[in-house]
Amino acid sequence: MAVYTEISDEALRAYLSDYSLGELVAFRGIAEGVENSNYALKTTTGDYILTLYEKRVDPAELPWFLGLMRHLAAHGLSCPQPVAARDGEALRELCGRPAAICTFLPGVWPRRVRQGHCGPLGAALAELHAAGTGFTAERPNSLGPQSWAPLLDRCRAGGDAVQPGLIAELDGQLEGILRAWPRDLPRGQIHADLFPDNVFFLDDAGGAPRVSGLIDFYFACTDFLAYDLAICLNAWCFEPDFSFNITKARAMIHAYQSLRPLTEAELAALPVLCRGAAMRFLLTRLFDWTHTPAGAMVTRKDPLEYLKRLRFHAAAQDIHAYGL
Ligand SMILES: Nc1ncnc2c1ncn2[C@@H]1O[C@H](COP(=O)(O)OP(=O)(O)OP(=O)(O)O)[C@@H](O)[C@H]1O
Ligand SMILES: N[C@@H](CCO)C(=O)O
Repeated sequence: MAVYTEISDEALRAYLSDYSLGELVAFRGIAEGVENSNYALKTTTGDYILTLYEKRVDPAELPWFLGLMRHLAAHGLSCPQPVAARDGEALRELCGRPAAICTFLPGVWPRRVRQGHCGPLGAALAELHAAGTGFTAERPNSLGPQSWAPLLDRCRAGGDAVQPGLIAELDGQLEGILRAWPRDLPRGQIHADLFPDNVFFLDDAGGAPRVSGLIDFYFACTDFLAYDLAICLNAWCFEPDFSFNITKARAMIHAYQSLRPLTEAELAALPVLCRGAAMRFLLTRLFDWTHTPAGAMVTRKDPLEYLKRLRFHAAAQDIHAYGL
C-alpha cells in the first residue's frame, strides 16, 4: 500500500505537458514503500519515478531534500535526480499534493542480505558522506536523541501490551544512551534510513553485487557521520534469528574506512551510536504499532526486532564486538 493518491491518465498527461520529457508511454503505481505515492513512468525520453508526497513529509522541507539529491547526484553519487519542468522547478503539485519527478535507477534491493552486499554498502555510505560535503544547508535530525524521550512518553500507555516490562526496560536503556551520547564528532549530511530496501544492487560480470543506487532521502539530515554507519550496522548485520553477524559488520566498516577512516573518537563512540540507532527505530516502530488503528492499510514493522538489537549493543563492551 503505497499508492495513496490515484492519478487519472488525463491528469498525468496535463502534468507532463509542463516538462520536456516527451510523450507518456506507460505508468503504473508502485506498491512498495509506506510514506509516499510512487509511480513508475515511461515516456519517449526514458524511465522516471513520479512521487506524490503524502502527509508524513513536511512540504516545507521538500526543497532541502530535493536540493540534497541534486547535489549528491552532481557529485557523482548514484541517486534519484530531481527533474525540473520547463520553468526550472522540480517541486510541483499534482492532485492537490506536492509532487516531483526523479530519474529512475536500475537494480533491485536485496531481499536477503549476504556478506557480499555489506562491503559495497559500506563504500557507498562513505561515498554519500563525501558527496554531501559542500552542501552547506543544514537540516536538524528531527528523529535524533532529543526526540527519543518524548517519543517514548507517547508510547507509554500502549507499550507494555506489546511486551510486558518493555517501557521500564526502554526507560533504563534510554537513560544510559543519553548519558553516554557523544557531544562532538565529525558531522555532515547523512541518509539516516539506509536500510536494504533503499539500496539497489546489480551483479557485476563476475556475479558480485555492485551498488547501483541509493534512494529515499526523506529522513536525510545533518548529524554525526558515524551515526549513519551505526544505522547500517543495525539494518544490515543481524541475521533473521537476530544474532549479530560480525563478518558482515567487519566487511561494512572496513569498506567504509577504506574511503573515509573513522577517527579514534568515532570508533570509541560506535557502540553507543548503535544503541541510539536501535532505540530510534524501536521507538518509531513502537509508536506506529501502538497508534495505527487495526485494519489500516499500512504495514506495521515489528518494534521488538529492534529490542533484540538494542540488547546486543548494550552488552557490547567496545569496538571489538563489531569485528574491529
Ligand atoms: N529513483 C527510483 N528508481 C527506481 N525505483 C524507485 C526509485 N524511487 C523509488 N523507487 C521504487 O519505489 C519503491 C518505494 O520507494 P521509497 O522507498 O522511496 O518509498 P517510500 O514510500 O518513501 O518508502 P519508505 O516506506 O521506505 O519510506 C522502491 O522500493 C522502488 O521500487
Ligand atoms: N526503515 C524504517 C522505516 C522508515 O523508512 C524501519 O524499518 O523502521
